[in-house]
Amino acid sequence: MTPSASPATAPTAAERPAPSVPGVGRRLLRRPAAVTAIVFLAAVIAAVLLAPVIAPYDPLAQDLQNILAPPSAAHPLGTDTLGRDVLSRLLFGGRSTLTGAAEALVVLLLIGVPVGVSCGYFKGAYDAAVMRVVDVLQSIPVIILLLVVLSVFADSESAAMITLGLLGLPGLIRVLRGNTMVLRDTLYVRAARSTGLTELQLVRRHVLPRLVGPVIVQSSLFASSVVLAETGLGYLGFGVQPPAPSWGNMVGEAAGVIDRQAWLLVPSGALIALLVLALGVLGDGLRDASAEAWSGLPAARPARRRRSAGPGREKAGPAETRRDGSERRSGETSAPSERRAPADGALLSVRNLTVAVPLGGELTTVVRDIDLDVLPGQTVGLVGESGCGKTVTAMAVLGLLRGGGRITAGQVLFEGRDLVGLSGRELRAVRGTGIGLIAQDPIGSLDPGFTIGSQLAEVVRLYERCSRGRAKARAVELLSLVRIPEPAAVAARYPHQVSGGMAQRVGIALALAGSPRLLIADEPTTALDVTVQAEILDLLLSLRDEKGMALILVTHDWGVLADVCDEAVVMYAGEVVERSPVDEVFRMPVHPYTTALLESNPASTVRGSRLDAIGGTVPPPGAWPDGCHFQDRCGLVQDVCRTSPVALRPLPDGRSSRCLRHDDAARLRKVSP
Ligand SMILES: Nc1ncnc2c1ncn2[C@@H]1O[C@H](COP(=O)(O)OP(=O)(O)OP(=O)(O)O)[C@@H](O)[C@H]1O
Repeated sequence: MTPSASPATAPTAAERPAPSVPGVGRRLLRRPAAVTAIVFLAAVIAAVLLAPVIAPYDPLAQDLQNILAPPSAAHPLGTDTLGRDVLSRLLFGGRSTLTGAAEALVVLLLIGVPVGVSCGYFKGAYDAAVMRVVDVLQSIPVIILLLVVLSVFADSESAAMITLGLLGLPGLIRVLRGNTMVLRDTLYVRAARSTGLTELQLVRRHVLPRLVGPVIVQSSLFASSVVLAETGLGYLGFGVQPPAPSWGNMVGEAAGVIDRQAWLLVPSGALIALLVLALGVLGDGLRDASAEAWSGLPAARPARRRRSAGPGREKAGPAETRRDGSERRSGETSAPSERRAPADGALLSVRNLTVAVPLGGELTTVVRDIDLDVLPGQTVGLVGESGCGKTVTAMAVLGLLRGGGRITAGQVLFEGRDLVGLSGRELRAVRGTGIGLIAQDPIGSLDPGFTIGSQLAEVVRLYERCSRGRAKARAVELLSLVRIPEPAAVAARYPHQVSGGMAQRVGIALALAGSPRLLIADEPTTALDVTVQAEILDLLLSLRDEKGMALILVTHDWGVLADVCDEAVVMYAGEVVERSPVDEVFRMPVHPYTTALLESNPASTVRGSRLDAIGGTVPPPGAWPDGCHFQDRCGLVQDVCRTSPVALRPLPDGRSSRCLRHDDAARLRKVSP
């Protein structure tokens, strides 16, 4: 008699998503067992509701001349110990059982859904506190608590059912919490967050619909355990008291006369068994139908795995406050960087930006002392090997750091206003309209449960506060702006029904919906083939020119950088090591890392010759050496590079370098530019 359904049986939302995915209902109806269960449940509920109309007798009317009669034409299911019609008592008795199950379900869903979802979504101290309460709730013996409640509330069936609903909470909360944790980190939720949606809107629109499947499965399993619990209580003589009928007290009465009339146990016992079976079959069918519907769609892609920093991690120590109000960690070997004023007329000026993420329980610096400027209409490329901090830098600008990351020092000046320290509300007002984001994985960034048009219209309504009709029309306009043929037809499609290139155009349309002045594109073409890459870059450039936007492009690809960008910002192990106009970088790099990176560029290697890979690997955050981060892989290293941090210094020609021998860096080149 346990009211909680096991979490182990629940589907994971990221794997078996929502009934909003098209075809779940259709697929359910293709399963004969599920259809039989639905028909049976519907018939039982209808019969119980219509009991006053269809019951052949008054359920309390006695006929002492005709007790314990077997089935007959007058009494299709026989009579009981007082000659009452068993069929009529079953029909009326079902009312208390079904009402009880409904009461318990309402309590379960009203409390379980918001609590489970909020725990998984917001995590932290709130989640920890709730989970301790859930642990306590789960440890309470159900039957003992029920007996206490029934004795305190004078056999009140409702009190018992509310208690059952509360005791069922641990199962539902754990399932929804786990699923929500997975969903909140999916790429499409992160992408939607970058458009400026509030957390509540994100939950309502992108999380809750995908939890409908697990909630229905949990509810059906819970309902069957409540039916069993309710009848068990009736059997023990609690809850609805005779002469009023309930399925439980009918079973109890039949058990008392089993030696005289065994048949009496069959109608109530079989009905309860069939009801529980039908609820179980329906739950299984729903789970399988949604899993099958989902298997026809691309699965939600898990968040990109970050390289672990490994042992010997540099820990950021307690913070001390700098004179400018920013914090400095004692574990940081901070370079004595010169504080440069924002560039004249810059749209974005990032100054001395430092970001730390909690690793192994302590804040660890993952990028530091970042300086970059973006002028209106300019395209700046962030380039560097994997793990150098390009994405963290881009996300820090938007205030969208993951995994508890936070800005521990520096400024992000957008149109002269420092975004660091703004409230969530103020930042949301900047996202989408001031700064837009194009994510790396085009299909994964779109919610698979909604059509492309509805996702675009939602974002349009966020910015324009217009009618649904106007938002839909604007969504189609945006699709044609990004040169999608037949935009109205594409608006009606789901993300899995379009190609990667088309999905990326949709991603660009989403980013353009708020007409941002700055667009951040995090490796927007990595997932696409070469010809589509070229088309997308072309599109980005022409939109930049048409709209006068500035662009920050995160890329690994020197070819893309050369074709598209005005300025290159080269990053290595969490730091900017060179900032130069793109032509200058190719002509004469001013950091040995830039030189090494150019040498290892396949496009610049002579056909048939060996590709010059950079020896060694990028040191992970926490394992950065004292002094220059590039020292162990550098062909120009000297003793001083190993002992003192090197600052990013402006050079006379306006470029910047974090190398003491910047004049020699170009000499390391073997391949001519
Ligand atoms: N939330 C996080 N938790 C732990 N480490 C993180 C987190 N975010 C970033 N990092 C670490 O910070 C470093 C920089 O990561 P980032 O994603 O910015 O690199 P990247 O240059 O964009 O690499 P890629 O080109 O592979 O995306 C990496 O070592 C990464 O492991």
